[in-house]
Amino acid sequence: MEDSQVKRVPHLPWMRNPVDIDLYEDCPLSLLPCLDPRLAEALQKIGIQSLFPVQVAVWQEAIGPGAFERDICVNSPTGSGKTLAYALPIVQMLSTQKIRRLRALVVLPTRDLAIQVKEVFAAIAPAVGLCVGLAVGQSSLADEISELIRRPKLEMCSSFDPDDIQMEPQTSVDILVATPGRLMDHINMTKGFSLEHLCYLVDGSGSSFLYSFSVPFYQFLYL
Ligand SMILES: Nc1ncnc2c1ncn2[C@@H]1O[C@H](COP(=O)(O)OP(=O)(O)OP(=O)(O)O)[C@@H](O)[C@H]1O
Repeated sequence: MEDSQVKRVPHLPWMRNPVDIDLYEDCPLSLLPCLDPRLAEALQKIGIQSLFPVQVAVWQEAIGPGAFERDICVNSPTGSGKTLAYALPIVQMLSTQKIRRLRALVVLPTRDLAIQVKEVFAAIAPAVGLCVGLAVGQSSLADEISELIRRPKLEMCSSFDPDDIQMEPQTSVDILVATPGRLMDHINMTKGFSLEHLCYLVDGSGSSFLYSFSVPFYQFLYL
């Protein structure tokens, strides 16, 4: 076949310069640049003293000068620690901005996987004041809505802080771990559920999710 007939596969610029994870080694938490001490403490509480190579590599791409200016695609063996590799930098990045809106969304193909990943976020996010939610099938939609959505406060607030006088329902979590079907239910039906403040999207569901869904996400990780 002639060159002109070969179908060219488009490559995004960030795919042209892959980072070889094999060049990285475990790194003790005390040597990890810029790690928030509250997160180091939370990690130690769950028995983590150092980061695995994939976690160090993603940390270096995500934190520091030029942090998160491009999408990151992580490809590493099962059990190598990918969950914490994206959870830790996302939590640290979100902790620097103090607004309670849904700013990170992790989409996973199964309920079990989503529960597992939510536990990883839940082990570190509260240490920096962030709230994590779960949206998965086979559970009550009403219960989920009451956990994910803050209702308007009707009583007068003594502080007169406009942020305290909330008129519309809003998401009450900073990070949401979801399966695609239940996520679409919330997008289509839950009053106050909004992705307009989203900064980080982790797609661990395979490419089908992103192709089926078009929102101006400006950053996402694709596992
Ligand atoms: N830095 C670390 N130190 C010690 N244990 C860790 C560390 N990071 C992750 N683990 C543990 O390693 C195991 C595998 O991690 P994880 O599930 O994130 O891997 P994964 O690459 O996402 O796997 P999969 O591809 O199957 O989803 C988990 O039990 C996790 O608690």
